[in-house]
Amino acid sequence: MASTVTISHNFETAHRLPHLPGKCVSLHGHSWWAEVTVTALAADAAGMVVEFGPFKKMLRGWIDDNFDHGVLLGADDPLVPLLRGQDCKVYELPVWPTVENVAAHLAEVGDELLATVDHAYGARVTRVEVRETHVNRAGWCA
Ligand SMILES: Nc1nc2c(c(=O)[nH]1)N=C([C@H](O)[C@H](O)COP(=O)(O)OP(=O)(O)OP(=O)(O)O)CN2
Repeated sequence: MASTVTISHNFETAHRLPHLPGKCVSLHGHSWWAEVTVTALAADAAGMVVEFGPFKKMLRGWIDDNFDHGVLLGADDPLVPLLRGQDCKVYELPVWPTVENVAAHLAEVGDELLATVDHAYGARVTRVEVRETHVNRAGWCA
């Protein structure tokens, strides 16, 4: 038995997959949607896996600061320095920014944020689902 809490957020972000021959080589934008699930073996004495408000504020803040209205690129992408030179907001992933890799990255970020929140003792991110369109979604699970 375990208890879960799920927080959702949207972000408007461009990306490209230069390693994938075809249309995804072009820089293109999506209206992304992320759902992050946190699990604990049991709710704490306050009855919570993690308090919604503070965790939601942190997670949404991180997504807005790093992804929203920005460009998500792989670290080897030659567009990184070019776009930064044009004052574009660029977030560099160590891997190509597929939906799967964005989900896995948000799992790491979520765990780092959880470490700083009250009422999250023993809670971990166990599932992240990310949609780049209404019909394309990918997930990460522990
Ligand atoms: N497993 C994955 N496959 C693909 C990813 C991905 O992240 N993981 N990404 C892409 C492209 O980024 C592209 O944006 C989506 O491609 P696709 O669905 O083929 O294109 P459309 O959205 O135009 O498709 P519709 O026919 O309009 O639904 C490719 N594959």
